[in-house]
Amino acid sequence: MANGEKITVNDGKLNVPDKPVIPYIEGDGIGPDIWAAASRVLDAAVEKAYGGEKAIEWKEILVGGKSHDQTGEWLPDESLEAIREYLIAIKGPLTTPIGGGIRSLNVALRQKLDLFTCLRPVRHFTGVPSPVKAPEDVDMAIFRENTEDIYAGIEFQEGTDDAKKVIDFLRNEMGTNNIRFPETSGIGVKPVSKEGTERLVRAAIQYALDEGRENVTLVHKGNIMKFTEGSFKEWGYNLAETEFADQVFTWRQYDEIVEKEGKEAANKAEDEAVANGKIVVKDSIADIFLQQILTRPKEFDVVATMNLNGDYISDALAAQVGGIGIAPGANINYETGHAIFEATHGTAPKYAGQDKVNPSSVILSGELMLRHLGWFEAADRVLQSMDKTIGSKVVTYDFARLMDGATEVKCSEFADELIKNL
Ligand SMILES: NC(=O)C1=CN([C@@H]2O[C@H](COP(=O)(O)OP(=O)(O)OC[C@H]3O[C@@H](n4cnc5c(N)ncnc54)[C@H](OP(=O)(O)O)[C@@H]3O)[C@@H](O)[C@H]2O)C=CC1
Ligand SMILES: O=C(O)CCC(=O)C(=O)O
Ligand SMILES: [Mg+2]
Repeated sequence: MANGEKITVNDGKLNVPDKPVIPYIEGDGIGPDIWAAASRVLDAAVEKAYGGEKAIEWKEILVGGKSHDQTGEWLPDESLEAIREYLIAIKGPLTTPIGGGIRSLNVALRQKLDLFTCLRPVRHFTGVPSPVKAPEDVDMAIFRENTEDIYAGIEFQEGTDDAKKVIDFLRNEMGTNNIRFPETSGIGVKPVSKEGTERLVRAAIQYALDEGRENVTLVHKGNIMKFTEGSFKEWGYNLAETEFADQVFTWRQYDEIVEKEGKEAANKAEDEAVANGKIVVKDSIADIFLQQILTRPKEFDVVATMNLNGDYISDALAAQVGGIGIAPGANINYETGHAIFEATHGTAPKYAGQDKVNPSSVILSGELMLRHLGWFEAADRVLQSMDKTIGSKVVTYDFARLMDGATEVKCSEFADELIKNL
């Protein structure tokens, strides 16, 4: 930590010193393997881009299994404080037991630091094997709400006094008469707020404007969950039409024109808006959306959605461009500047310690981080090297099993090859 300095934020703009201190969490399961590979590639890219003028001072912070072994705590306050202090961090995956045990540490980090956006860009790298015919048509950025929805963790286990109390309240005081098996139900609560929706949709539209994208799709299941997912859609449209009035055209406006002046007038208004560089804000119900990202992915650029939909959509879209081994992400609070970069996948326990899996997701999360810091030359080098390495068919097991003529290498060897090609 000898020369490192803190990244700071002023009016939402990051000030990044040449030697920023960046906390990292190694992660559980495959975490140590992929982090070792990724940090070497990121360091080499920075060195190559800036010839030693810039460098990252990595600072390890403990969360998860390693933390529990060493400190007895899963998520020490000290680690949270370090991220608060240094603003930007990167992490490997952390294990969450199913059923009982600790709740997700990944979700806890996002909630405690109020990292309200989970940004997951999904694009195809030439040569990456895919189950679809035209994976290159997929180029989307998912904005997944990260702090509410059923991830708030408000759940009451079947058979407990708490569950009984909530069920009695719903039946006796709220007039709910459609809990099919009241004696044996667990109960979950799904909070979705106006503020939470607005800040997420605002970030998604701003991203579309900044990145020159053509549309933002609000994905919801509002036909069934009217006052959570349905409200998400309405609040999203309201925000688009008020805060971005001159920059967007919405499908709700389209429908209003159809009602008053007919379809031809509405089509003309949309064509004019697009010709004038306006972004189209539309919506899609989650089930048909999952079909359309397969059948006509070209129609979707930026996707704004709630937490659970975003979780499912992330893995589904990752599959279309080669799988979860190459799916990066970032958890960001655009207001405070705090961000944690992380892969979309989990700890893949069956591969832990085998130096086998694909480190690309965490490397590309690092690439996103470099771009976020404004270190574009280093970020570009990572992307170019990824293209070149995969193009030469030197890949880890996950791609090798789907590619003809591939050379299968270990996780660490893939990193060596990337460094050679930087
Ligand atoms: N943000 C986070 O930290 C996340 C944590 N988790 C947690 O991770 C744990 C395991 O979850 P699980 O549902 O098994 O999902 P995982 O994402 O950990 O693994 C599922 C499968 O995805 C493939 N995979 C995952 N990572 C890679 C990689 N780097 N390279 C190549 N293939 C990969 C493997 O497929 P194959 O077997 O076909 O080779 C693996 O068996 C759970 O505790 C879960 O809660 C889950 C998601 C995110
Ligand atoms: O926290 C977990 O265990 C799962 C998280 C997850 O699936 C995700 O972030 O996409
Ligand atoms: Mg997930």
